[in-house]
Amino acid sequence: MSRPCRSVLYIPAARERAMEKAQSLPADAIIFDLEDAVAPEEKVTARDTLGRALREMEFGTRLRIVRINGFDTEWGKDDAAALAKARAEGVQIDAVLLPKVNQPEDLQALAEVLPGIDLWAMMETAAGMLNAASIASHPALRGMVMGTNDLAKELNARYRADRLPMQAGLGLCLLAAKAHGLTIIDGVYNAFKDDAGLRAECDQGRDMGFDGKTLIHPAQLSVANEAFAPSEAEIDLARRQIEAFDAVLASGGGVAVVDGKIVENLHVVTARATLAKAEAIAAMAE
Ligand SMILES: CC(C)(COP(=O)(O)OP(=O)(O)OC[C@H]1O[C@@H](n2cnc3c(N)ncnc32)[C@H](O)[C@@H]1OP(=O)(O)O)[C@@H](O)C(=O)NCCC(=O)NCCSC(=O)C[C@H](O)C(=O)O
Ligand SMILES: [Mg+2]
Repeated sequence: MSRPCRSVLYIPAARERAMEKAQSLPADAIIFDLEDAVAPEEKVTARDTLGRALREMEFGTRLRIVRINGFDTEWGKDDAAALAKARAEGVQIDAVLLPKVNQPEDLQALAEVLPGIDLWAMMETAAGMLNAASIASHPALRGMVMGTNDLAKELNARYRADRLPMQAGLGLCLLAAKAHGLTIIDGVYNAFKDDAGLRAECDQGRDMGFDGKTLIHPAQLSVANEAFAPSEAEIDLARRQIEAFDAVLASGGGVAVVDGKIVENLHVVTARATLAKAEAIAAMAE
């Protein structure tokens, strides 16, 4: 099972204080952002500030992902070169996130500058949605992140609580990610003081199969961590399904019934994954 990624917090790389704070925040992963959260006039100093933070700060088990600027901007190639240099010095960078990926060739261009590193792709353009399957098949790709703000902008879509305009894109990327065994993280919820709205959107994302949610503020962490973790009821059900199925198998049968619903081998696979995820989350908290 891939590591839990319930909460993936963006931190603008220009904000040293926010990066310091992240060392003790309960985020499963951090995206150190050199792209949209950094103003053009701050791009170069933000790259240096991030370099110092990655060298000097301690982020524990949190996955360290760096979002660089696109290669079609004046900063992208220098961002990638700075990361290549840091890695050569032994600095831990778990993945590089490329924005606005339209096609697998965009990832290939980055892979050639940073060979051997895990790549993640921002899925946030109409072309990216249509090419999701071929993007997902890039051999260095490990994760996809939905960029629902850019996607809404490109589609000229309205923001709606049910995210109806987003469903086609979310679904295409989910299918592509799952077909290739990638982690896939849902987009941000912009109203960072609205916990109830965030919870509803997390629940929708979890129902669809997303592994976690990208977040923009520390106050959103606990909501996402809870929504994307197996609940007590799910853990209890998983245990009972496994127990009932084992008993049926021992008596020569192949289908158990729990709470009035059938349990077959495929449900047991899901039940075991639920327990494994709960254990992985517990281990990270130790
Ligand atoms: C939204 C914010 C601008 C709010 O910032 P601020 O006014 O400073 O918030 P607070 O005063 O409430 O902050 C309280 C403390 O928390 C720290 N803090 C704030 N944000 C973060 C963070 N993201 N990570 C870590 N720590 C954070 C503050 O430093 C305060 O700490 P202390 O000093 O101890 O009191 C701000 O939250 C922010 O900038 N958020 C990130 C915005 C961002 O990254 N945007 C880009 C990603 S979204 C996107 O691009 C998605 C995608 O591409 C798409 O297209 O959809
Ligand atoms: Mg974006």
